[in-house]
Amino acid sequence: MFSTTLRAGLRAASRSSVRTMSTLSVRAVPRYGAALAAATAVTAFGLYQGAPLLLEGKSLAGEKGKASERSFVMIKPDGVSRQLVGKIITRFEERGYKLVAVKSLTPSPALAKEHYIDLASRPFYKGLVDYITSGTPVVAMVWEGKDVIRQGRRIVGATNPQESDPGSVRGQYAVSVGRNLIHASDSFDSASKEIELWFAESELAEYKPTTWDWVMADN
Ligand SMILES: Nc1ncnc2c1ncn2[C@@H]1O[C@H](COP(=O)(O)OP(=O)(O)OP(=O)(O)O)[C@@H](O)[C@H]1O
Repeated sequence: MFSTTLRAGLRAASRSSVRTMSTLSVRAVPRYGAALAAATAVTAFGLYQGAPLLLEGKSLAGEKGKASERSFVMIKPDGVSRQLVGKIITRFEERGYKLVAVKSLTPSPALAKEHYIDLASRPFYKGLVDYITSGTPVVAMVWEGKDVIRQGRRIVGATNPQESDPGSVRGQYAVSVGRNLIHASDSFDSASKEIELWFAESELAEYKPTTWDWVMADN
């Protein structure tokens, strides 16, 4: 299971291979610093059960159902190698979502294994981890906006590209389930865990795009 200390350790393990395109947070002091410290202390006593951190009703995935909702999206090595990064980012940007973090890295085996831990018993698990850690980098991102978790999955398309909507990323660019280009969180709990696994809170930028109010308004 994901624990706070494990997540920090896995991020550190991959840090040496992180490239220089990370966004930088403008916050000098983490908003949840004290609470995170408390959560870490709880972990030390073995009381943390692996549930996403919910601080003041929020997690690193923002607020479910609100404009602050966040999803973890990763362009896999085939997407990078096929030079589809720009096209994929454009889809999220043009929909109106906000890029709050982005970095290119080759994940460590430990990070890849933890990310796909729910699939550990599946026959393709080892091949999946080997592929994600092969050396061609991934592009890890956090996107923010209303319903971004569910809409992100729609933009990405069904797991098997042969079943994906033709207008989705996988449906337009992929044909094989083992090379389906991209990952996106499939639930709020997954988004909370994955964002914390791949990013430090200090890497998540806070800003307001000029189009934000026009895109996110309800009236
Ligand atoms: N039968 C399979 N053979 C090979 N690889 C597979 C197979 N099923 C899934 N995978 C790989 O494992 C990944 C994770 O599978 P999962 O069932 O979680 O689907 P997903 O949530 O759509 O994918 P992802 O987690 O990458 O977004 C898939 O995206 C794919 O790369």
